[in-house]
Amino acid sequence: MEGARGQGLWVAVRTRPATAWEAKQPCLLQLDTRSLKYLGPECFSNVFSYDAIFEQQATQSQVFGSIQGIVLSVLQGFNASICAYGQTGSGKTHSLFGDIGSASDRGIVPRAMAAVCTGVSASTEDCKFSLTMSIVEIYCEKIRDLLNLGNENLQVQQDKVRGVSLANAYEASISSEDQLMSIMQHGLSNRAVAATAMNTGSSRSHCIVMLMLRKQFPDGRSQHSKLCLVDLAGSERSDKSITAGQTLDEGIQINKSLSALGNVVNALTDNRATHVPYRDSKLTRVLQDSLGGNAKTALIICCSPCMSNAGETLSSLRFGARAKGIINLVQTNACSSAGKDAADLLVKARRECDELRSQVKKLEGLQAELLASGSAEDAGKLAQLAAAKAEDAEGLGNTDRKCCQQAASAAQSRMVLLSFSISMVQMLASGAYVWWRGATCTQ
Ligand SMILES: Nc1ncnc2c1ncn2[C@@H]1O[C@H](COP(=O)(O)OP(=O)(O)OP(=O)(O)O)[C@@H](O)[C@H]1O
Repeated sequence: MEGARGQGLWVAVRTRPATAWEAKQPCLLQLDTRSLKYLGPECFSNVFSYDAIFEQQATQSQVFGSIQGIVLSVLQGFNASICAYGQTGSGKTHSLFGDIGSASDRGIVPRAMAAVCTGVSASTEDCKFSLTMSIVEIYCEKIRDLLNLGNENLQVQQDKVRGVSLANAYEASISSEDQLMSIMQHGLSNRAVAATAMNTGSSRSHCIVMLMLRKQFPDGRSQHSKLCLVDLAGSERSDKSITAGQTLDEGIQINKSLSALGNVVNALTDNRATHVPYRDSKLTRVLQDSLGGNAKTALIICCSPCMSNAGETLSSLRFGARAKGIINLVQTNACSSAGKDAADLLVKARRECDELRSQVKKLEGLQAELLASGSAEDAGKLAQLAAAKAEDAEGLGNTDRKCCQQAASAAQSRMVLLSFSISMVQMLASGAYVWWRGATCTQ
């Protein structure tokens, strides 16, 4: 791979403050700047090293400061990923999102978004930037679009230009930081959350916020890069979380996908492994660029500092230590030609058009049913909805046409340039031939 550089995952540990009840217990971890000593049972080799350690009082700004470089590398055309891992209630959601509306308590995601927006507006590069955002959650092995709740089972796809992406995921265009924050808040409000004994606001899904950046250069080429921010659901023991029914099923699915993640990390760090089981879960498919792929990746291991969580903390510390051994082949994403880019856009717009058409069909069917059952008011509302969807479809059709026209005119100017260069080369060649003939005849 040209220009690819092996780079290990950047792994940090963050401990959350102890609750009043936990504070009465003996301390579980003895922290240093880049290593920690685990003081609990069941561990013979009890010192772990990481790239950074954040103690209980560490601020959100300090945590973000340490990964800002990775975040900003998307502006240079790299893919970047930040993941938070840890048992339920260990501070993953706090670290990633925090209090979004507060300047001091907001977490990595809002800070990263703001930093990218600022970087785009301050850039002096001769190119046009466009930013889009998707927010999805992996809930019970289905990828749900949190910006378009009708999309309940998104499929993972992979191509050379965009790497891993989600087919048909809604991509909101971003024109300002404020707009970005309100779209993000809207998406997150749709996330599956439930109260368990371990955490009153426990996330029941893996949440992935993706910021896609496209740079369009004056010569028609473009470059895509992506920032992927992942709040993993926490591993949990059903006896401790005291879950039953739906929350218990969710817990089982969460543990299943986390164990698939563990298997991928093990395979990537085992020299004898011949196969990496990315396909065993949706989570590992989505994280393929981030683990063993071409992204710059940071992993934040969140843990409880208390003895009552010793087993879970030890397991998280071991996961982080193992993940530190993963080497990604980091490189900037290739630039695509104007034609290829337009073709990709066209395929995407067509797919969205098909999706909207099928939604319109469904709504029309419902409208007919309601009309037949006599609920005229509801039918009227549905008719309005169907008309709005049809308008959307029409809008996408126009985008479709526009993309084609842009691609055609770009291709035309390239043709003109090419034929001009060919005639120049022909002229030079015939001039050279005449000169050579003259020279050989006089000899
Ligand atoms: N560093 C921290 N400083 C202050 N409060 C924190 C910190 N980390 C976590 N908390 C608090 O601890 C509680 C649990 O944290 P959080 O919801 O982030 O856990 P989680 O790991 O995301 O859990 P789950 O996997 O169940 O969603 C929350 O009330 C959160 O505000």
